Amino acid sequence: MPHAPRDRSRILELLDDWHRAGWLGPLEPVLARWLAERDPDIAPELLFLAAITVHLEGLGHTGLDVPAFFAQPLYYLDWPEQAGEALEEFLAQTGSGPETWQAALIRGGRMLAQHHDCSPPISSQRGPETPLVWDGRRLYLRRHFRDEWEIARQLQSRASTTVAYFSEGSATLLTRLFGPASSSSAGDGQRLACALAAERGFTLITGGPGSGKTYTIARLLVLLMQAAPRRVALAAPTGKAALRMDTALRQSVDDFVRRGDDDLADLLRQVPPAQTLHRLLGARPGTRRLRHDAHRPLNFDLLVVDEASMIQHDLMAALLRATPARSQLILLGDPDQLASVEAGAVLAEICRGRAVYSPATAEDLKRRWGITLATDSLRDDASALEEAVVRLGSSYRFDGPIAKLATAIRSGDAERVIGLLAASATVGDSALGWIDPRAGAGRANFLELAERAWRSTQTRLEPVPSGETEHAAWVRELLEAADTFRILCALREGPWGVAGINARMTAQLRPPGYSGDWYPGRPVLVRRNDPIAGVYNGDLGLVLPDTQGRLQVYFSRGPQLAPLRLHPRRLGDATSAYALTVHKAQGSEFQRVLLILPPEDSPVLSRELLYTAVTRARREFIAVTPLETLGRILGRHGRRMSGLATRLFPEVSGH
Ligand SMILES: Nc1ncnc2c1ncn2[C@@H]1O[C@H](COP(=O)(O)OP(=O)(O)OP(=O)(O)O)[C@@H](O)[C@H]1O
Repeated sequence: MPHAPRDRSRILELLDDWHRAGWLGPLEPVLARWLAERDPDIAPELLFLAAITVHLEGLGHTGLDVPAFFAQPLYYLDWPEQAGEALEEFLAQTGSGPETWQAALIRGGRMLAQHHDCSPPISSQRGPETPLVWDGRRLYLRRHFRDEWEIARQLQSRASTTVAYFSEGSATLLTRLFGPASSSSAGDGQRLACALAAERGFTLITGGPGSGKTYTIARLLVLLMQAAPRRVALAAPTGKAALRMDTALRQSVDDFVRRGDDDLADLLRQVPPAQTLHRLLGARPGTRRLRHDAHRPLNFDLLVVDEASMIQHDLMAALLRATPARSQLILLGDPDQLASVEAGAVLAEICRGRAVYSPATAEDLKRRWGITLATDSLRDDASALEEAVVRLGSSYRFDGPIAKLATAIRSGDAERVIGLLAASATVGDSALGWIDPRAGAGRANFLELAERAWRSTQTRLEPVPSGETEHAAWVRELLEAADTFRILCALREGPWGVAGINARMTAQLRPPGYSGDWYPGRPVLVRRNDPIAGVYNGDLGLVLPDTQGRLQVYFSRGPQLAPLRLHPRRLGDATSAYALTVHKAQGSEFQRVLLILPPEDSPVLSRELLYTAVTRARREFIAVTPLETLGRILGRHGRRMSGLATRLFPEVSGH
């Protein structure tokens, strides 16, 4: 153990030790050594801080907030007890408070650039680019700083840009879509979202599941398409989310037709199907490069992206770079859901502004759209970006026990969450269930339950229809059935993780006469982007025989298109998908969900994970977990360090 952080070689040794113990990854000591080699005068403290910054990046943080981190390092690191003790011992031995670390950062050196507050992005500065950036409070890896700066600049400028498409008939059409504004109906938030988004360069519409985000977008699209024809693109981070968006929009077309509003249905029919964000941006297999960027921008007037909570920091920056300033960008999402696996929680950061409007905006909404805002939401200093975030409150799809559970999780109310689950076990409430995996037959029980549920989705595997039309209908039916149930796991590896559960399901459910991975009825998860084949990382397919009896993988492509069919060889490293991680299930919904949490604590167990898992279920949710761990899980939430909210909302103190 070093006696002072001044000792560079001791710091490097310590990082090696911590890597060997499994507390740090391989990159942390490698980066520290690389920095030390390139700058012989580098402050030893900086080597330590750089290693911690890389480590925290792996946990989703886009920068190291130095004061916040040193106030409670173990809260952010979530290390095992022994590692925590070693860290505390190290910090105690160095005898230095946060000031010492800050002093090393202020002193800087050849590896560290200083960019305080609003200084311009590094690429526009003279001189070589440093790998690290210090903004007076946070230490960043350069690319995260640049992306953060870009996201903040772009969102602020887009939110203040007016795209003038308002037509005289727009207010009348808004009334036709939502009824008169004075009725103070539940759709008032949706009406406001449409009015605010109609002319703004950037809008974010947030709300929980079933709050009507897609319903609102369908009506906004009608409003905009009626004012002027425009090129529209719809996208979502996963293929499944894109499909759900299409299905919800199709529902709005049907609603219009049912009401006799054929002209509105026709306008909405002109909107092309949603695609994955990676496809839209032109992802290339095997590289992180995208075809569209600031030099080869997308060519749309309006871009709507659903499930935006899943968009990580660098992808959001790439999306903004590739979207021309004259285009309208609308994001939809639920900030309470899990952020992406990769670093960043952009959607949650954009939602940290106040729900306030300027008196000028209020006056404009009243005059042109007939919408009256509550006076307590008016502030003279409301920023354009604060006004660009619309929150939809009530849920139209979701009520009953699952909704109650989701609300209790979102507010971190452990007592209520435990109460709802515990009551379900005794009352036998069919929408909620709970199994203690440690109790006697607990494990056998939930595995049996999972097997039974999967078998029931696969009852029609035989006989395989030989006629083309019957076969096509059979494929659709089985794809739909396979989507009714899913096992979700918090972990990837181990007996409680996706790998263990999938192995077990395969052993139980593979039909006799088959060996290996390819057999009828196997649900599969695509692991890489293959734009030529038309499948993307996260897509879910089902293995079924074609009319000739050859095994193929079928993928649903929504109500309008026939399912996609691919030969198994084409998919390469696809895995079984009886069980998915909660992360992979984001953007999908199932009638029934069985969530498996490990009995031991793990840093991945968080309030957001639980909320995301519960809100995947439409009819039935069963949790496999010891109830007493739920309090700890709910207490772990929303702690991704980033400077984005501060940059986005400088007028709001306390970020
Ligand atoms: N104002 C409204 N009046 C009547 N029905 C509505 C209204 N808003 C939404 N709905 C209905 O509520 C259901 C959920 O709406 P929608 O799919 O738009 O929610 P969402 O927020 O996009 O949900 P998710 O995040 O789960 O995709 C749909 O059936 C929709 O038709």
